[in-house]
Amino acid sequence: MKKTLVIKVGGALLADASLTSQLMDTIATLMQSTNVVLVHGGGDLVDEQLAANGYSSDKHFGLRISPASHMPVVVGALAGTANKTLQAAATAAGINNIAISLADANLVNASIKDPMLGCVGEVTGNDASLLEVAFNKGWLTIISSIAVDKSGTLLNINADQAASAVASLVNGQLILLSNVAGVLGKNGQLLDVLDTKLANQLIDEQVIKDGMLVKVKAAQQLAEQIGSAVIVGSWSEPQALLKFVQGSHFGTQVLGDAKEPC
Ligand SMILES: Nc1ncnc2c1ncn2[C@@H]1O[C@H](COP(=O)(O)OP(=O)(O)O)[C@@H](O)[C@H]1O
Ligand SMILES: CC(=O)N[C@@H](CCC(=O)OP(=O)(O)O)C(=O)O
Repeated sequence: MKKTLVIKVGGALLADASLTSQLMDTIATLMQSTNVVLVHGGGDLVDEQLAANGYSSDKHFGLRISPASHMPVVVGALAGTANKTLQAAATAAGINNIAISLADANLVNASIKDPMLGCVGEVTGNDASLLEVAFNKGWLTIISSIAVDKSGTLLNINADQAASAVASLVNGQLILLSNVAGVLGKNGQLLDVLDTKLANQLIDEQVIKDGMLVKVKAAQQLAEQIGSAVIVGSWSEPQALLKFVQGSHFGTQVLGDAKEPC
């Protein structure tokens, strides 16, 4: 059976057409031997488009507070511009694809996380059927982090949390690509491995914060659940992913809690 990779890209990548194109060429090569799902954010684009519409937004521990009045802009940026820009790049790289959101095909169950954050949700994997069709067809599925809850409310989901739920659904290897080489320690050094003890310490010391705090927590939760490491690495050299699947070290391996044998 083919291995499945769930690759998540952060928003800043989208501003760089050349890197996006290199990423898609790399994904095309990966798809010769593995199933691939691409989950994306677009935080920078959301910032830009909210500002262009006269809104300012705040984050609470890395999560964007999203009042209902902001949602048309947030949905447009993530499920619209970001999603379709990546779809265009995939198509240009010769990749057959579908570009959807978390709201499609019962992929996830979504609910409001904390009313104080507005229309921000949390998701758990639900139905992988559409992804399985895509794997069988050899399609890349590109997923934006907009979900809909049971009452039909559009929700803004942090894209690292979205990617973790999707990876759990398809039992895939999760790779979170960002604008840093991986998780950085106190002196700015790249950490090859981040276990729970070190993560807790660096979170307490606020060395891991903001967007990386959400990323590390989403990675830990999945690593814990599937019993293997989640990778946090850079999108600056997408070709490094080809070496990674052949066994080379890449970025930071985030581990879950080691279970005590019973
Ligand atoms: N310990 C850390 N190591 C690396 N980056 C960190 C750390 N703590 C905070 N950060 C910040 O987290 C950012 C990555 O998170 P985020 O901006 O949400 O990325 P993305 O849009 O790719 O999801 C980095 O650019 C950096 O500013
Ligand atoms: C609730 C929440 O924080 N949603 C994120 C969704 C996009 C995202 O996560 O984008 P990056 O991966 O580029 O950071 C936001 O509005 O920015």
